[in-house]
Parts: sequence; C-alpha cells; structure tokens
Amino acid sequence: MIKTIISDRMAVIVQCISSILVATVLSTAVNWRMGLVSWALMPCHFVAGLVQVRSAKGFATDTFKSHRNLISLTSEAVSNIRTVASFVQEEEILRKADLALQEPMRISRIESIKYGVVQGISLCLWHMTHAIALSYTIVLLEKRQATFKDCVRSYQAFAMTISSITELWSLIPMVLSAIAILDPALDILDRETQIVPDEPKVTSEDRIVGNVEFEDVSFSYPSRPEVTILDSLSLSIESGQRVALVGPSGSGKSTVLALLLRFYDPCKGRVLVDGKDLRSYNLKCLRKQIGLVQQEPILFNLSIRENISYGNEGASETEIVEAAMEANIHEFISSLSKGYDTVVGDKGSQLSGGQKQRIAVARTILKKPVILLLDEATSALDGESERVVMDTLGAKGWKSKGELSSKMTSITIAHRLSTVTNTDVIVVMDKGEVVEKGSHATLLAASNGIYSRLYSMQIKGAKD
Ligand SMILES: Nc1ncnc2c1ncn2[C@@H]1O[C@H](COP(=O)(O)OP(=O)(O)OP(=O)(O)O)[C@@H](O)[C@H]1O
Repeated sequence: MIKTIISDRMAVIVQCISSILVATVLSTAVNWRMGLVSWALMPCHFVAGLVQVRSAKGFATDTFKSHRNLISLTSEAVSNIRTVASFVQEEEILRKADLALQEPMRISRIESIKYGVVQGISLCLWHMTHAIALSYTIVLLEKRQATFKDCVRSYQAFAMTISSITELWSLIPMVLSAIAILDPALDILDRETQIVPDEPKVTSEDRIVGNVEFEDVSFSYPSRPEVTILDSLSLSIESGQRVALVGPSGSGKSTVLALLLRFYDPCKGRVLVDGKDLRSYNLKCLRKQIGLVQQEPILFNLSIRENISYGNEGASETEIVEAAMEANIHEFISSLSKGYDTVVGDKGSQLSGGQKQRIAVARTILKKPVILLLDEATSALDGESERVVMDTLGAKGWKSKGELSSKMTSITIAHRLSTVTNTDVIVVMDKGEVVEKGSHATLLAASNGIYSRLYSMQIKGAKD
C-alpha cells in the first residue's frame, strides 16, 4: 500500500494540486470577478474535505488496530501448528479468529455509515459551490460585466478545480491507511538501543582471553523492574575454565548469560571480561568472541552448509566439515542424498531436535569463540552423543592475543546433571544467588547441599 501511494497516487496528488492552481489562475485571468468567486469558494471545498478526512482517519486507524489482533493470532497459530494440533485447538483458534473479526466488522459497519453520511454532506457542499458560481455567472451576464464566452470559459476553469479537489480528497483515506501501516513500522525502526549509545571504537584491547567476573551484580528485567532476578551475584571464572550453572528453574541461570552477552546492563555491580567492564568494549567485537548455543537453536530455511557457516561466510568446506565432525553430526549429514546441500526447512523443521542442536553447536565451533555459552544446548541429545560433543567442546582452544589458550572458557547450563559432572567448577544458583560452588566430587560430599540432593534425585529417577 505504501508503494502504491508513493509510486502511483503521489503522481495523481501532484496532478490534482497543479490543476487546482492552474484552473484558479486561468479563471481569474479570463474574468477577475469570477476568479475572486473561485478563490472565495475554495475554503468551502477544503472544509468539506477536512470533515471527510477526519472521519476517514478514524476509519483507517481503528480497523488496522483490530486487524492486528487477528494477524498476530493467525501467525502465532501457523508458526506453532504442531502445538495447536496436538492440543486439538484448531476449532478454538477459528473461534478466536471469528471473535477477532467481529470488532473490525462492527467498526467497519459504523464507520462506513458515518463515512457515507459525511461524504454525502461534503458532496452537497461542493454542488452548492457550483450553484453559487453559476448563479454569479448569470448575475455577471445580466449586469453585462462579462461576455457569455468569458463566463463559460471562466466557469469551466472553475469547475475543473472542483473535480480535482474531489479526486484529491478521495485519495486521502488511502494515504491515511498507508500512514497507519507506516506508523508502527517506523516506531520499531526508530527505536534506539539503550545498550550502546556511544559505542567505543575497536581496539587491540578488545581481543579477549576469557576471564569472566560478575562483581556484586543485581539485575531486574526492564519489563518487571519490581522483581529482583539476580541479587548481589558475585562469580569469578578463569580463562579456560569449564563452568556449569545448575539450579532450580527460574533461578536466573540464563539471565547470567544474557548479561555476559550484554543483552542487558546490570542495575547494580559490574560484569567484567579480562578485568574490563563490558561497557568499555566494542559490543560487536565482544559478541564475535562469544559463542552462544541455546536449547531451541535457530536454524534458517537454508542448506545445512549455509546454516553451519552462518556468520562465518568465508569458512572453507574443510572447516565446515571439521566443525560438523566435532559436533558429531557429519555422519548424519553424509547419509542424506544431498549431503551438506540439504535444505533444513522453515526453522529447521525437517530435522530432529538433537540434529538441530548439533548443527547449532557446529556453527558455534566454526565461530571459534573465546567464551562458549551453552544454555541447555545438548538437552535433546542422547547420553552418548552428548558425551562426544561435550568432550570435544571441553578440549577446544583457540588462538587469542597471539597465543594459543589451553582451552576456551565455557559456561554450561544444564538441568541434566550428568552433562556437567566433568566440568571444572559447578555453580549452584537459587533465587538469583550463588548458593554452592565447587567440583562435582566436593559438592556431592556435602550431603545436605542442594546439588547433592538434586543429583541423588536424578540418579534415583534414572534407576526407577
Ligand atoms: N525477558 C524477561 N522479562 C521479564 N522477566 C524475565 C525475562 N526473562 C526471564 N525472566 C524471569 O527471570 C527469572 C529468571 O529467568 P532465567 O531464564 O534466567 O532462569 P533460568 O534459571 O535460566 O530458568 P530455566 O532453568 O527454567 O531456563 C524468571 O523468573 C523469569 O520469569
């Protein structure tokens, strides 16, 4: 609609405006008295048009808002079609869609009637101006203040302005609909990030080694500022260390990763990498050195090769295959008839959860991050595959600051504790605080601890 307005309608709008100007000047040039009448009647046209526009504006905006509910319902239902089908919610979605359409229909009915009445009134006003102009032409003729020829010419020129004004106003509702569509889009485009108002330039200092420190960090999400998620959390991780974050759901584990990636800034305290506050780093440069694999990996409707090399477009075929081997997915890819050229479908829908996770791990391995963040990244893998992937990741090390770091720093979040028994340090979180910290053996030895309780429960569950 915006394209139509800009490319087609704009030309008509310019044409109308120039016709109005030319016709009024022409009418004045032929007979100045008639010209003055044209000018005098012009405000009537505009008042009529203004009334129309005001009614049209409400019409366009309200229906757009009500349709937005329907659009969000439909797109959500389509993208989550399996969940909808498994809960047999098709009828319910249709019912909700029907309900969502009631409001636009009601508004449309009322507004159409209102719009029709207003349109009628303004047309009546325009015809009245015709009548006034014609009556005045007769007066001029009777008083012999103009010849019949000039009266006809001048009146015809005046009549041209009316048709142009009518056409101009009839385009206004369409322009307003386009603005109603454009407004929310521009709102999003104009949003400024609060994270990097003044991004520092990239310096050699921005190359990191991978020491991480949370210094007395407190945090609440901007959408729920009254709920404290992290409460004076302090945590120190050395370069190359493999750390696991465990604890009850909602204890703030993923939030720790979000702060490290600087998706948010802490409300209190500091997050430091190599002793330097995250806020002093060039954000893009910092994020390039941190790899994140999430539980629900985001794959694109592209080939497996393109999905693995996403963000590393320059990677060679050998590097891609190596990454796939390390993520324990090469064998599966090779078994496909199109191999690495297989397209994975929308959001990777043609792959299993574990295959998607391994492709996401391969993508991150290819990125060669200095710090690796795994948020339930291997939860969909069977025990054997998970062990292979975790062992590969645990042994990884990249060149940083000109030296080969022994291992990359990794922070792993896992609910399945068997995933993290081999890590150097296990940090147990509860209600946004670190409540226990140590190796698997140390934490298990404290028989009253949360970790040992969680672990025995999982072992018992597995045996049962
Ligand atoms: N974007 C957000 N806005 C508001 N609150 C949020 C947001 N994301 C998470 N939370 C809240 O923050 C708290 C901590 O969430 P977080 O995801 O860090 O926990 P978690 O320990 O990783 O949980 P899980 O193990 O279930 O993934 C939760 O109570 C959650 O409801």
